Amino acid sequence: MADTGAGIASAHADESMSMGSMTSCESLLDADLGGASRQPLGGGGGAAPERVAIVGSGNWGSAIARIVGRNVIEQEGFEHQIRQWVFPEKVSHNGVEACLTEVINKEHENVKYLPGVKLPENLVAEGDLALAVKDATILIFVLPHQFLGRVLPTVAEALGLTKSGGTAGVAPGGRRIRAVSLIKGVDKGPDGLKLISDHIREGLCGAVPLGLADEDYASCRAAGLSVTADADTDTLRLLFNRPTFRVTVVRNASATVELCGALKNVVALGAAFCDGLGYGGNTKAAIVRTGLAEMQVFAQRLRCDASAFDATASSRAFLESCGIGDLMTTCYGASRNRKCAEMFARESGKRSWEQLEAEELGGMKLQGPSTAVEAFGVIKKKKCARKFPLLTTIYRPSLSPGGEGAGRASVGAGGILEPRGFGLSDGWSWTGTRWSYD
Ligand SMILES: NC(=O)C1=CN([C@@H]2O[C@H](COP(=O)(O)OP(=O)(O)OC[C@H]3O[C@@H](n4cnc5c(N)ncnc54)[C@H](O)[C@@H]3O)[C@@H](O)[C@H]2O)C=CC1
Ligand SMILES: O=C(CO)COP(=O)(O)O
Repeated sequence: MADTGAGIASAHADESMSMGSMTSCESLLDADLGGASRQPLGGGGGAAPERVAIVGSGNWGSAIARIVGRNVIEQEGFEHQIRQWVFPEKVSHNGVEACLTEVINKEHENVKYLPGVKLPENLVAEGDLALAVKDATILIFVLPHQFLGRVLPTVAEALGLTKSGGTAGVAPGGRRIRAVSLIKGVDKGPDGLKLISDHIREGLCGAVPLGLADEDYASCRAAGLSVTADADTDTLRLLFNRPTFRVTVVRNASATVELCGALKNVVALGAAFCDGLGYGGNTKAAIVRTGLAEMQVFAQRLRCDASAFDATASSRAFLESCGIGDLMTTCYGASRNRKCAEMFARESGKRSWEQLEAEELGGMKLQGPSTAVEAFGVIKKKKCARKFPLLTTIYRPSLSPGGEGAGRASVGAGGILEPRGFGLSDGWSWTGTRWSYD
């Protein structure tokens, strides 16, 4: 990971920086929360304090632990100790092999995923997932999306959330459980696509909806977290707001925010192919703007809950950190997807994505390639590849089974940079408030 990791660590360490860049992150709250979910957090009115558990401890997981760990102490309504589930693994620390969980608890630093940044001492790393989430009332999910399915059953069981009987999201004893997702990605579903938030909601038997915080960039000195919320925004602000990290609310666009976070990683692959192939800024800009447009079409047309679509809210989300902000930072910044995709193109696909991830990221994970495959699965199922020329041409030469070998070498010529790849042709047009298709 060396380069990317070190950059991320050192940059994020300085949280006292001014709020220069409100770029690159977003979050969202579910739009359909019931009144009960909108109640402010514990603390006021003698309610029991909320207990926060963080599920995940990579680069972003560590950065958010630092933010949340400080806030639970400074704000009312939270237990001061927070627990973080750390995937059990050994690390080399000061020349000695040690368990990462123990190193974090001793040094208050995640020496593997966010080295050089001190974590608050009220954060307790826990290698046992069930123990980490036990008695929690607020869960923050922040792990690579491919691992989510494996952890949810354990979390649900540890909290006593059962599939039958009881009230959705309420654990035995009446404890209300809520969740925030900082995960970027999409999953397969019966209709082609499943949002990660739906995955969590189902896995926890209806528990979820505190919100869906679709992230920030761990490398930002200052960043914003824009929240599409119809719910308990007070809680999100208390948990995540810092002088250098702001929560912005965008109501009624939760799926859009989530899809932005997932799809921008795919667009970043295309932008990085440009870098790797030595193309100039104009070409890269064309890819970025086409990518943004295709993200909009995808969110508006291929999402699961099209009936509930709010065009105005969705449009606004694209102008927030979750939209253009995150897209820019990933296409131009210290993104892992950008870094690996640039190498992929420069080396004409000599190393597979798996190799690049293993050899270049020091244990951190790539989300873009798997999301490209998942997004293309939906595009194919809906038979609309011609409406997504960029997403399709990013997928085909670099990730499709037939695209391997010769296709990899043709990332530039005949691949992503072929002229037909640009522009939203094929009947899509912008009416001023939404995309329409003739
Ligand atoms: N790093 C960033 O700037 C941002 C990341 N995100 C998103 O947050 C999520 C988590 O990303 P990061 O914290 O950056 O993770 P990361 O990529 O830095 O680290 C990988 C994590 O996966 C864990 N892991 C490895 N094998 C595992 C397994 N079999 N089961 C469970 N966990 C395993 C590792 O221990 C490590 O904690 C992703 O969806 C990412 O897209 C969102 C915003 C910003
Ligand atoms: O989601 C992210 C930034 O918003 C992280 O991007 P990378 O995984 O490409 O580093």
